[in-house]
Amino acid sequence: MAERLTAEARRQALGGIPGWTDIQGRDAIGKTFVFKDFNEAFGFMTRAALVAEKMDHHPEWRNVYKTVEVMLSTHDAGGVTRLDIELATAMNAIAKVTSS
Ligand SMILES: C[C@H](O)[C@H](O)[C@H]1CNC2=NC(N)=NC(=O)C2=N1
Repeated sequence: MAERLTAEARRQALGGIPGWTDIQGRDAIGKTFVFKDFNEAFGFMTRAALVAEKMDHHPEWRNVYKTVEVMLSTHDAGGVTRLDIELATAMNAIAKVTSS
């Protein structure tokens, strides 16, 4: 099972994935993606869902029109692990994020 990242490892990892931040009041990371329209937002969710299923690591997320709010944590570990960082990195790539 994946281990929770140390505060330092987590800070460093977040530095490499633009737009992702700590969630207040919960051991999780999050990001709000805003797309051009619903079609782009749902296309992102579809592609991300396939990656998540392959990883057996699934996002908590919410879509309203062109906005997708994502929260990632590893429930089994009770916090943020490398799996969350991997999925966050994949989501940025899918959304073609190059900077925040
Ligand atoms: C049994 C199954 O592998 C686990 O419940 C997986 C499924 N997807 C998961 N997704 C996330 N985000 N965290 C988990 O701890 C988790 N655990």
